[in-house]
Amino acid sequence: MKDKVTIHTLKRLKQSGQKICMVTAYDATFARILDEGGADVLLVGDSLGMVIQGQESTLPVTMDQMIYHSAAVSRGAKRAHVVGDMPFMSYQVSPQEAVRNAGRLVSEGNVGSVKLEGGAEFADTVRAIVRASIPVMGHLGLTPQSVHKMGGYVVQGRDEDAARRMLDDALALEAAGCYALVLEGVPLELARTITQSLKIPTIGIGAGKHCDGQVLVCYDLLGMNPDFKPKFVKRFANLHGNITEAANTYFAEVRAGTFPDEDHSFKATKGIRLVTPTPVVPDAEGAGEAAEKVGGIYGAPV
Ligand SMILES: Nc1nc(=O)c2c([nH]1)NC[C@@H]1CN(c3ccc(C(=O)N[C@@H](CCC(=O)O)C(=O)O)cc3)CN21
Ligand SMILES: CC(C)C(=O)C(=O)O
Ligand SMILES: [Mg+2]
Repeated sequence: MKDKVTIHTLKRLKQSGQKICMVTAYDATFARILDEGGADVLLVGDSLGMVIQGQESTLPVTMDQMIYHSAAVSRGAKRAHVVGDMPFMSYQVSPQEAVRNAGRLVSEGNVGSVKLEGGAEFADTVRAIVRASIPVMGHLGLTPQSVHKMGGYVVQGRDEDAARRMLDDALALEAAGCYALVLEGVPLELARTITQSLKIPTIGIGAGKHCDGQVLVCYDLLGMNPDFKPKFVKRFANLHGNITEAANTYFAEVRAGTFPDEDHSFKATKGIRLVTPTPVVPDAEGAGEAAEKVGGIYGAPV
């Protein structure tokens, strides 16, 4: 096993000008593949509400669901640092509740840190979680848990006032103890300014090339959903096409009776004589007994 990535590794990557590679994962199989593929950070995103559950937003996702997926991803990740998203309403009510829930993600989900959405208004919450020795990643810009406040998934910080506020939020989160910051749906000029103003690394999604790292939803970069193509998504594969083709071939072979062939079937022990049981017409209640009287499907050894 290669050395595990920690929050200190990520800070060093920023200092040495090397990009941080982050991607979402929701299960152990994807986690293992993406970890071995070189991910520095695996994010168990609350985007799972949309890509796993088929919900229209991330808002219905619960703590128990985040823990379930985090535990699976953590088992698959050998080298990558695993971050768990704090779901909607798990940290907004009070810093106390936030600490309790962040603690559950660590102790039950086995994540190395947690991520929460919001700016200076969550500085106290970040401080409280960090005080409990749980590292916190911030998340600014297009924050999907605020979809109703934003009026949709709209790029944030486009005008000067909003940009200044976001920079202040970024500085407040750094001062509160965040070890890194996701910038989502932010003009690249603003992302550059924030990145240059912080000692902690920024990780962009729809925030341009100047961030210290990048993150994408794994299903997006793998091209699994032909109906979801916002501007920031690049498809590095066409798994939708590959899966469709594989499934179609499988179904065609099943229908043609060419799968399974001998290579994909088991043989009984040599010398076994197989007999087709005499059919018994079972009455409604006696069905179980009748089946027993027929005996096994194997005859006596020859
Ligand atoms: N599969 C997936 N990928 C994501 O990146 C993602 C999720 N799900 N679910 C949670 C949020 C929702 N996200 C979204 C969803 C839609 C747009 C979108 O339609 N964006 C417009 C920008 C509109 C503007 O100019 O303001 C676009 O065309 O990119 C952006 C982010 C990002 N997150
Ligand atoms: C897109 C990333 C940053 C995220 O928060 C998620 O996947 O939930
Ligand atoms: Mg999220």
